[in-house]
Amino acid sequence: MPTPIVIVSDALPGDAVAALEAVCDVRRVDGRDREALLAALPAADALIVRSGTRVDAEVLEHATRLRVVARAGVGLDNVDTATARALGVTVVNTPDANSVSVAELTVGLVVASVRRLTRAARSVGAGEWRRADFAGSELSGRVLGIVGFGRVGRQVARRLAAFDMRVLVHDPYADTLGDDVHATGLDDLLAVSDVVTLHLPRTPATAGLIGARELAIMKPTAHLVNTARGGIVDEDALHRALTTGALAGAALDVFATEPPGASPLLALENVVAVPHLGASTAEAQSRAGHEAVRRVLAELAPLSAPAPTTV
Ligand SMILES: NC(=O)C1=CN([C@@H]2O[C@H](COP(=O)(O)OP(=O)(O)OC[C@H]3O[C@@H](n4cnc5c(N)ncnc54)[C@H](O)[C@@H]3O)[C@@H](O)[C@H]2O)C=CC1
Ligand SMILES: O=C(O)CCC(=O)C(=O)O
Repeated sequence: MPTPIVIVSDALPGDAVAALEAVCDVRRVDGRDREALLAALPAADALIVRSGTRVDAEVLEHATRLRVVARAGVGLDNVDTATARALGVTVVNTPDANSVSVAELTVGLVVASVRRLTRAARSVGAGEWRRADFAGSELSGRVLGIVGFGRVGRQVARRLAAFDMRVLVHDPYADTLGDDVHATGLDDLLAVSDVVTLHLPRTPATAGLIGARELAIMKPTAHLVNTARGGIVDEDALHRALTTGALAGAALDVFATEPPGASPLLALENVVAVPHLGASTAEAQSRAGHEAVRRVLAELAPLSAPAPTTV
């Protein structure tokens, strides 16, 4: 029986890859090197990616033996799930692996934005001591608006409620909310929140959800945090809001294009930008890597199972 071939095209923890190597022929390819990826795919029974590999129709059509694409992580916006379905390729992800890490980063970004931490740190690093220039505001007693109340949104709510923030939520699909969390429409949430944080997927329906109109509704003293996906926020409109005093600050883990190149947002004093670090903890990567491997092996099991005996 042939050993299944698994392409790993983004970084996975070594012990998760070792577990896979024990039973599969594992081939590492850089998912950003399109040519190498396309060349490797015809032999593949499975493909494991994070967010660095774009699994579009061309990729799927090259992978004529492919049974499963595993996304070690949550967002499936880099996988053409409709084409996969049409070609009979199963797509799996690891929905619970990194929620806590993303929520913890979100709390860090909220604090960094309202307390101007990155600007203050840069200033001290440059030998300055400008205490009066970096006054911020407390979170206690302020309103937190969470857009998208799934796994990450709920973890963020628990953590920032402990800062004594009042929590509002907008999620048209969430059935249960919990105590001390109040549901509201998007415009109402934007109008009253001191911090708005996004925790919804990027889909055709949510692309550009936070545009010029929505930013204009927000308080000029408010901060916007995005650890969900670039493209949910209109970056040109955000730049305008931040440079005209319509919005106090923004903290961004994700960008419409990654890396964001020379995005003018990066040069703004009132922007805290980090390079898509939400899931970049040892714990989240280990959970996501092992869960992705477990799910791939479950999908490939029929390939390596002994042939049924006939009587
Ligand atoms: N920065 C990072 O490294 C990471 C980012 N993410 C992003 O965070 C997103 C959320 O992750 P999870 O909470 O695990 O997903 P989830 O699926 O548990 O929750 C998403 C929530 O968004 C809601 N939603 C969908 N459309 C909406 C809309 N138009 N308005 C308001 N709410 C809407 C859904 O009802 C759901 O409750 C992921 O889709 C992914 O893009 C996830 C993990 C790591
Ligand atoms: O896997 C990654 O590279 C980032 C994590 C992420 O964005 C996700 O899990 O949706």
